[in-house]
Amino acid sequence: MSKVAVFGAGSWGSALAVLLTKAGHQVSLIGRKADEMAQMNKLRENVRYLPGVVLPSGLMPATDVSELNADLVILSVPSHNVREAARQIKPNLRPGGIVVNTAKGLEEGTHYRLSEVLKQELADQAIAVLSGPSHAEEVGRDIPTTVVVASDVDTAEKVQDLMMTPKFRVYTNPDVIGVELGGALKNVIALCTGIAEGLGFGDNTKAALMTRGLAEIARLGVAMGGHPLTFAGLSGVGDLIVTCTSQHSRNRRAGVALGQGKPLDLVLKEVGMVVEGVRNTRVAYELSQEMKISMPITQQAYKVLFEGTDPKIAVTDLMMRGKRHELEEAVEMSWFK
Ligand SMILES: NC(=O)C1=CN([C@@H]2O[C@H](COP(=O)(O)OP(=O)(O)OC[C@H]3O[C@@H](n4cnc5c(N)ncnc54)[C@H](O)[C@@H]3O)[C@@H](O)[C@H]2O)C=CC1
Ligand SMILES: O=C(CO)COP(=O)(O)O
Repeated sequence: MSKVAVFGAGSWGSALAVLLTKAGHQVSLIGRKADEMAQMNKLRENVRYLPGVVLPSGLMPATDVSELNADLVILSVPSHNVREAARQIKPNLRPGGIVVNTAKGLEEGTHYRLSEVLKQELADQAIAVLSGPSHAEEVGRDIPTTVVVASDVDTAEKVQDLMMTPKFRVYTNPDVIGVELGGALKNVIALCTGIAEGLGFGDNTKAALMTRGLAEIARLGVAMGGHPLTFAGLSGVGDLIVTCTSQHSRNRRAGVALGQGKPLDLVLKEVGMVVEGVRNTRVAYELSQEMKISMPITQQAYKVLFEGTDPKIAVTDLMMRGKRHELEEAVEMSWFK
């Protein structure tokens, strides 16, 4: 049995705390609001973020940061809170410990990957990244799930050993860049598939966005140093499929409401949990401009979200782009290497 601390008591942190408790570890789920954590302890349920999932008796809801002195620390806050959270947890971490980031995004303004942010803030910790197709609502209910953990081989294998269960299969991958970018950029495409659904389009449109979305995710990802084949793995196409199609996806749901014509601020309020795709669109768009990478879907998402472009016009613009060769383009970006 190891001591594990999960920092961030939203839907993903809660589901991972449930999973790790069932895996036989001593788990503290650390949230910032004392009243919410006390209620969670009393009801044995995270009513707001993970309703209907029983918190097993060994799981300890807490606010006490001394619980962060653990063998493994899982960081489960939205990407825009990762730097602040790293600063909060730093004084209580065990020297030489492992911190696993589970947020899927990039830092706004700096464009850093989140593992880069964590390395800057927590220099004496081994940093790993957990990603892949894994909705909290299903992990919390023991639905078979596969994920990938990216880090140096030793750290990734330690995390794999600690997290793997018969219901939660963990792969390792040394390509931290590819794994992180797949996880962050699929949120943009999930928003777009939601928008298409909200506009009343069908499965053909969704498949088009997913396939061409993956091409542009991989294009940016490879240019930033990711391995092309990582984008064909769990954190690439795997997470893209689940986020673009699942009833649970907040990004997809937000997209549907946008496609139906609701304003962004209302949509975000209605979803009530983090919709990473909004911030991720801005960062991905800025990166594509800076690095001169063609990302037409991301560009249209940016226009819809931040420049008031009508989503119908955005779709027409995508359909009317210049002609392309599918295979030549794929070979050019080393997809098949
Ligand atoms: N929900 C899911 O199924 C999955 C979510 N993720 C990723 O995990 C990250 C977190 O997502 P969710 O848990 O779903 O978000 P959420 O919106 O359900 O919860 C976020 C939680 O973080 C807490 N938080 C924010 N800043 C904090 C801070 N400085 N200190 C302590 N707590 C803080 C909030 O109070 C809230 O409880 C996102 O990047 C998301 O993309 C990844 C895989 C699955
Ligand atoms: O990353 C996720 C599933 O793998 C969660 O996606 P959403 O944030 O869209 O719910």
